[in-house]
Amino acid sequence: MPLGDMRTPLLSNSFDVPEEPLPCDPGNPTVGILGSGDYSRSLAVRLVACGYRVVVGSRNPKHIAIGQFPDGVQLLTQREAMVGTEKVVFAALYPEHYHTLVGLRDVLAGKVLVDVSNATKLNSGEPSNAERLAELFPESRVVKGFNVVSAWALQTGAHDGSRQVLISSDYPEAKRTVIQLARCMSFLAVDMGGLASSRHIEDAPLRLFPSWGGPLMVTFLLILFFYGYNFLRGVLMPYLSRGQNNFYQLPLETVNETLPAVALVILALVYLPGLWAAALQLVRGTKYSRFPGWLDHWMGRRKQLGLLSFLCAGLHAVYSMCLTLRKASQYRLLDAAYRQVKAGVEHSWEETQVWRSDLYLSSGILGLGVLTLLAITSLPSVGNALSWREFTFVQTGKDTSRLGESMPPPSSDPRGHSQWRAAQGLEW
Ligand SMILES: NC(=O)C1=CN([C@@H]2O[C@H](COP(=O)(O)OP(=O)(O)OC[C@H]3O[C@@H](n4cnc5c(N)ncnc54)[C@H](OP(=O)(O)O)[C@@H]3O)[C@@H](O)[C@H]2O)C=CC1
Ligand SMILES: [Fe+3]
Repeated sequence: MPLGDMRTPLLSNSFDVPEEPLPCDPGNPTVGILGSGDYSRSLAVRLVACGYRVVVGSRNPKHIAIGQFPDGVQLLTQREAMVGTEKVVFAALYPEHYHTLVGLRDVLAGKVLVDVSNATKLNSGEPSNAERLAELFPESRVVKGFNVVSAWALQTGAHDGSRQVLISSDYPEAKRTVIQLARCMSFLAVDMGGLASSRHIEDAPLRLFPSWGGPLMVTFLLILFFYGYNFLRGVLMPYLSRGQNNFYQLPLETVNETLPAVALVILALVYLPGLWAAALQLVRGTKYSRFPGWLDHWMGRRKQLGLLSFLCAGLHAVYSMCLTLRKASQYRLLDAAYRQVKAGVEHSWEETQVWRSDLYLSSGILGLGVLTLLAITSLPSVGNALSWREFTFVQTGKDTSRLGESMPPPSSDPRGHSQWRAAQGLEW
């Protein structure tokens, strides 16, 4: 993924896919599926809906309940089904059962064998399921794909959830066939290269927010630091020096003082790497040299940092609005009113204070508004709806076309992109 670039697709080499599925040829070849479980059923439903004829190969075809598969799907023994399949076969069973299929080598020879299985362990370092399947069937053309799509998403026709399927194979022609099939099924096929990348593809569904770990850790440490500082300054020190009991402030006021500080520091962390990158380019006298890895990594986390800053700022706004609802505020107001009555002051209006608080609140609300705009446009689904010129204008305030600047280079090198973006501006 081009680091630091939220508008480029999640993965490289994505094929352009029209919104509507391509009209599938009614004379499509028959697709075979080995296994009659959940995934097999969902695949069959989707393939039939897309105009394909489907044969399912089961160990016990007679035991498959009526109505489990859509009308028109043939339920046969594994061998019969493979004989009836012209080109593409999905292996919809668990990898530990692949060895039971070796008897079908002769009928699978020359066919495209699609491995849809998932890994059970992340970064195991062992050969992928697809690589093991390719070893078992050297005469078949093994393609990895569809494992990132759940059986449920397959059945609902990719209208909900992710539409991306990652596909890899050492056989370009076989890969093209499966990519075309995925397109007919309304999925966004992404060519991930050779079968070696199937390890990465199998790991993909196991990853939990891979790009959020660093930004979340930074936010957590900042919260810890500022909360500790505010606790020392506003609660512990007054207690130790004057015996003043401010411990009631811990759940609300101290948190509310912590949040804006964290939000501002994180926001600075969003823009800082862009400045450093620009400075580095100036020092080097060229924008075509590579950034150090850590800077590239940091630039690639700007969106996450920006969204976390927005979260803290939003929470600060909500906390601030709730401050007056507290019992503590009500008691303080009553005390102030009582003191005022005792002092005989009728009118306590202080023009400077009134202006100060109104201006303060107004800037806070406007700041939050701008941050909201940045956060919303940084979301890929929203950003993709904007033209490049609109996106850059919202994020940087610069009109790129007026300045004679161009679109990002169509570079397959992720670093090339972040280089370019650093030179263009300071967006998330
Ligand atoms: N379910 C999901 O959402 C997803 C599943 N996948 C992958 O799809 C594959 C199938 O998953 P799923 O359909 O959910 O699993 P199921 O357990 O529902 O189905 C597995 C099928 O494998 C067949 N099979 C063939 N040989 C054997 C054997 N020796 N022992 C046991 N079963 C055998 C069986 O069909 P029969 O009895 O007819 O031979 C069985 O129905 C897995 O590799 C999984 O990782 C990937 C993404 C999502
Ligand atoms: Fe504030």
